Amino acid sequence: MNAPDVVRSAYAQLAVTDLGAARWFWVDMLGFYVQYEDSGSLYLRGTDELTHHSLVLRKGEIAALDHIAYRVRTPEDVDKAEKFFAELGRPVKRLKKGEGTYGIGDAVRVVDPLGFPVEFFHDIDHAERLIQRYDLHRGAEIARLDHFNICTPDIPAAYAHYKSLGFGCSETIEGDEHELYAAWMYRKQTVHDVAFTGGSGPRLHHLGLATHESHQVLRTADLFGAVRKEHHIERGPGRHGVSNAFYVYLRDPDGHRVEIYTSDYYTGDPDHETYRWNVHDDRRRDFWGNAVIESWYKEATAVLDLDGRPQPVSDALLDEAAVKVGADGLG
Ligand SMILES: O=C1C=CC(S(=O)(=O)O)=CC1(O)O
Ligand SMILES: [Ca+2]
Ligand SMILES: [Fe+2]
Repeated sequence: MNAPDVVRSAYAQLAVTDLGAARWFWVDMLGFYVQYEDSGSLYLRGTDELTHHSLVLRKGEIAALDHIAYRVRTPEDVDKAEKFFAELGRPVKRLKKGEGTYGIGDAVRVVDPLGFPVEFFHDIDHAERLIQRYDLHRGAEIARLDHFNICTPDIPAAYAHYKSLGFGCSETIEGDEHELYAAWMYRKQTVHDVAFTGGSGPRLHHLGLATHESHQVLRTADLFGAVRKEHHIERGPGRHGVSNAFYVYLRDPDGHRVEIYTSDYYTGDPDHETYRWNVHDDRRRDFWGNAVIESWYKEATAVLDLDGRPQPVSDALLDEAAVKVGADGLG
């Protein structure tokens, strides 16, 4: 089938139960720039982002993922996306400018074969350049949205779906018989736009936000410690095996997980080869062999359908946490 030409992971829309608390976390602490706000929503972007937003926080009854969104190369690719998912028999909803998310033009929203609410758009309002407005760089100095990480019970099915959308695969975690535990897949020329964590799903595992340097990852942890909010730090700082990125994971007031992530690598050559980790290699998730805290494997955010109802989840086919690896048995 004729897949749309996806350029990159572009924005996520999260439902938060307390917009003021979310503003403290995502704006005051992480340093996102408020491009636009109304009584029920915040439209945020990082310092390097030249388009309207990469994160929308809207007031909601429950903490959930409203949708993730990929930018496509041309307006015609929005039509292609609609056709691609309609031919798969998936729910699709076309949204003209003004009918969907503020700042976004013509778009199509679908529930993909993995059960995730996904938008494909081309037109988005441009925004003034902040790259060298150092006077506005604050907190963790978030540069841009880098990736989505999604929980799904069938990693091979997730891999096949994103392969059919033209995504490359930079790295995997595999068992001794090459059973697939996790995969990192890309359209932009870095390690990933989307990654799959085995577990019940569809659920959102985390949003990955890029900073320019590792000192901003360390500063993020210091900022939360400084104001006695260290309980928001879930995992790290540390160095990943997969992606080689330096990282820290946080949970926002609603439990939405976010990763501050820097220094992965280029994947843009046409013959770029997948790097395969064995699930028994305890450097795979933390290169220094530090254990992965159980909540990181087990907890994730509910996702909504196109009518805003929480999607039912199904259980993992493969449970990496059950594989006895690393000092604490969790890898
Ligand atoms: O972005 C990522 C890169 C690497 C890892 S892992 O913990 O090294 O598997 C997790 C992650 O998907 O969040
Ligand atoms: Ca902690
Ligand atoms: Fe990540």
